[in-house]
Amino acid sequence: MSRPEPGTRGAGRESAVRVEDVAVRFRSRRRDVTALRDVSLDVAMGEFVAIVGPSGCGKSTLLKLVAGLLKPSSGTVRLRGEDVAGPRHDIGYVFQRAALLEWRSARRNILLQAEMRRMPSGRARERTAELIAMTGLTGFEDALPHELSGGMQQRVALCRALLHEPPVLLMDEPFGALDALTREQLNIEMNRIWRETGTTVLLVTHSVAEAAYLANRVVVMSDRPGTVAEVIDVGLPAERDYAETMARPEFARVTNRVRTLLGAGAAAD
Ligand SMILES: Nc1ncnc2c1ncn2[C@@H]1O[C@H](COP(=O)(O)OP(=O)(O)OP(=O)(O)O)[C@@H](O)[C@H]1O
Repeated sequence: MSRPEPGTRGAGRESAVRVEDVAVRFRSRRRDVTALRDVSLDVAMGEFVAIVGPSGCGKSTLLKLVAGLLKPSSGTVRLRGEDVAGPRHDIGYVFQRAALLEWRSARRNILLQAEMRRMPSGRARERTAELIAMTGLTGFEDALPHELSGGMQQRVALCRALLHEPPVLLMDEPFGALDALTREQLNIEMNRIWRETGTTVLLVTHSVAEAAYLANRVVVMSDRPGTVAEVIDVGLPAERDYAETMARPEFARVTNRVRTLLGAGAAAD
């Protein structure tokens, strides 16, 4: 089946996520923090958007708004055309730490998602098998988390987040704790998984190269209170060979621009 190029489907650009004029203020007795101000962002269905910015500029806060785990102090957040009024079930969330249950096998950690959502067990098992194959975990279905490498644990977390086929996947520094080679491998796999599932992805990362390799657009945020400094179109085809992409002038243009915006030395790589 031919699928439209991810991130380019539909001339009308059906919106997956729309954030308008959002501000988030955290107030406590000890201090008030404005985490985000004047943030607007429109993400199309099937698009891959990476978010980069200095530590503490509100990247995780932005993902939590989209997930409905946090309410904006002002402004609106819409997911697939609906106002986000509480925790949303039509998203997947992957964090820096895989947070797997130590006593459950890889397969049963993935199936946890199905149990929480009361998915029909036949469909859940079928989908788990597909995801295990897609992420290269075949042969490790029955392994416990401590028997898996960090990269494998993160693959399990990714399968768990994708089990219910969420139209929107939120990823908060998912590869930040991995060694450079494993991270590269997972970046390559992530590009393929995004193309195969057609899901919309919002990825928070400190890696400029990861952002430019994976995304259709890179959102660069300014220091706190975080706002959108610039949105950069990556302008590369969806299918990306790793080494070839790194050597392309478009890749250098994007990474140089991000680094300039973040300031010398601000980026991890
Ligand atoms: N629940 C909270 N209560 C009070 N302040 C908070 C809360 N959550 C976040 N903050 C503050 O909001 C700001 C933005 O935090 P956030 O975690 O979104 O930043 P970030 O860009 O994801 O940071 P990093 O890159 O270091 O992970 C920070 O100053 C943080 O201390």
